[in-house]
Amino acid sequence: MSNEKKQWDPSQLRKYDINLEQISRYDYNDPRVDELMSQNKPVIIENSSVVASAKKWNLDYLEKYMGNGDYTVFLSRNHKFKYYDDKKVAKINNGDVGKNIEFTQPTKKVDMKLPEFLKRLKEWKRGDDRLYLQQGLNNTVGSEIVRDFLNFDWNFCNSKQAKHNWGPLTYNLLLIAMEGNVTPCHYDEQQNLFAQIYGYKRCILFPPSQFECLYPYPVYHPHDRQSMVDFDRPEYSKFPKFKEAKGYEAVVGPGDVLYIPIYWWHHIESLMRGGHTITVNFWYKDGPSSSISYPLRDYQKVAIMRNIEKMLQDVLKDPREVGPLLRTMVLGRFT
Ligand SMILES: O=C(O)C(=O)C[C@H](CCCc1ccccc1)C(=O)O
Ligand SMILES: [Zn+2]
Repeated sequence: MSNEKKQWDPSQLRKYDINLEQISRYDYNDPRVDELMSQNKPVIIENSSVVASAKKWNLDYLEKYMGNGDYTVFLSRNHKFKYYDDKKVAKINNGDVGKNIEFTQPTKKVDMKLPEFLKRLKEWKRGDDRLYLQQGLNNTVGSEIVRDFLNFDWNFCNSKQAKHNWGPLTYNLLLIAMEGNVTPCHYDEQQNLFAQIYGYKRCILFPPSQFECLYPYPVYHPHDRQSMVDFDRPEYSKFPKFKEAKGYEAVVGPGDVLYIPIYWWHHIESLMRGGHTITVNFWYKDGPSSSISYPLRDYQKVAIMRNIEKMLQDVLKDPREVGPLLRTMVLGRFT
């Protein structure tokens, strides 16, 4: 029994009816970390110094040193912050994808100065919009934050990038969430070192092979890459295979780095009654796949399905014709 005080309690986790297994945790120099990463499997990397220079980051420090730039903040009427692609919203609004498709944005995206964000966080009360700051770290931040950023353990990150043949680093997203905020289940087309800095987040991951259980929105949809299943109220009649989903979960705290492999589904929640959370992620493009080897990996099949959907959408224009055409092509012929 570890003698340090328990940092969180299971009652702070939202209850879902999902079969879950724990994600392994290893010290940063344990060889099993690279073993799992090379198999594109998730792992929690403990005691690394990836974001050790940000250990001192708290809201006061950030307010003092984050500079006077505008930050992207999402507002939500509920605890869920479902991501949507602005470009795809525009395509729907200018009728590019058929006539009567309308989309209502589930969250509002606003620009906010950090002091205003922190003020609204502190004064938040039930019934108010929830807030979630999600901002790529850039050169508008103050020099102290730049120094902390430059003092991230880039040797560690670069060594993982090289060893696992990842492409270039594209983004470091700074995430400041309210307690209880949820980013619903989705996948990204990037490798991800998810570095937890302050507070605790519960992460539920599913492998790309569970595509059939998680029912992603069509690729043309603004919620492309997100699951259509509402984990709070799953509609099993519409999404029967969700019952068969088998996930992997972990609660990450300060200093933990979760490797979220490319194309792996992930649902992320800031623990209820756990205070605000601060995370910095490291998104890397996938590396140049040297040569196609068989059998194809599950994530490669997801990429193939995405390409087929895009092509059909381009030629058919109306998304309502894609389903019928695919059914005509498959039913009775490829079953
Ligand atoms: O690091 C990741 O990949 C996460 O999903 C972290 C997640 C917020 C990400 C929001 C988002 C989702 C899709 C596209 C762009 C931005 C969280 O921690 O709440
Ligand atoms: Zn993500």
